Amino acid sequence: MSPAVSSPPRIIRIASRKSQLALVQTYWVQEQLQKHFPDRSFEVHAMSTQGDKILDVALAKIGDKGLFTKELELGMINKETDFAVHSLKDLPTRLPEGLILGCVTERENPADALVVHEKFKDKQLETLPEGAVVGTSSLRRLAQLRHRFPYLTFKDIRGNLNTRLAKLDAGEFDAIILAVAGLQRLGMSDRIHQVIPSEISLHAVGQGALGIECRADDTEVLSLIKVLEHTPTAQRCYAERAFLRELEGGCQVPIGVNTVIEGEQLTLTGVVASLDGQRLVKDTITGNANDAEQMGTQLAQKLRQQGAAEILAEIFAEVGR
Ligand SMILES: NCc1[nH]cc(CCC(=O)O)c1CC(=O)O
Repeated sequence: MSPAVSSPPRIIRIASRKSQLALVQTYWVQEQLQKHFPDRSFEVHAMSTQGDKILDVALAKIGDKGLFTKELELGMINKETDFAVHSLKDLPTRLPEGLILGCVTERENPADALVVHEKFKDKQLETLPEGAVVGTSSLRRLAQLRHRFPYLTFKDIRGNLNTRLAKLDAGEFDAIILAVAGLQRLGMSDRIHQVIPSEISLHAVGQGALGIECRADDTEVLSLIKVLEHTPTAQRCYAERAFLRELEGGCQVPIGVNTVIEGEQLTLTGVVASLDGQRLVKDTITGNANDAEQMGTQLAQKLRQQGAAEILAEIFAEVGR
């Protein structure tokens, strides 16, 4: 009698960007899944994305729709890979047909950090002198910080984390703004000079969390990655993403959020700011965490009525797309 032929379980192929931060995040996911499923095999497929190649153009000019995700998504659609690990904030709010956000992992501190040049090591954002040069490539950070500190000088900065820190240290900037989470994951928490409080600047949608994207019909992969889901983070991020989805018109926009979850109750704060920092529309909504997405949509509609619509129309006309 011949033994029953059972095919070995399929190898799960994980897509990742090649940047140092992306790989740290992807290897963490691989390690966690390997622990949960010791009999399965997970392999990492690292690839470059458009966003990794265009380093000399301001992000705001090219827009960021799928800049860091498109190549990874094509690989999944073509069945060359099975899921992709992203910094959730880089994942567009609308995904290609056939792909879904299958898992949101527990969030690190979602705030932004001030990193200063040595000569300003005794300063905070509030005490930087007039004309100090602050580097950021994000319209969201730019608009909110300009609103609060109109006397500072803001300059675009590109490149990966190490490149940006090198530019700061070389004296090209007096200070730069980076995500707390990225610095922590790369073991560079010692560079965090000040965690920027939400009263000064709201963070990006999805910041500090990982999003795992996969094919909508791949039930096997979906059930594997779900073990890494952190429900409170997922609820917060679903509210944040619905807020952004309702407001955005196709390019990078100065939109910030903050979310708090206490038991069943979710509080979402959102801001839309003009690029010159002159106008800032901000409001808060509270409700049941199970209604996260409706809350995001509702808050977006509220802000639109309060003037966000005009601000966004101006930006789309200016930046294009
Ligand atoms: N777009 C770049 C990017 N995407 C995710 C992070 C940091 C990690 C995170 O926010 O989850 C960063 C760097 C930064 O904003 O400083």
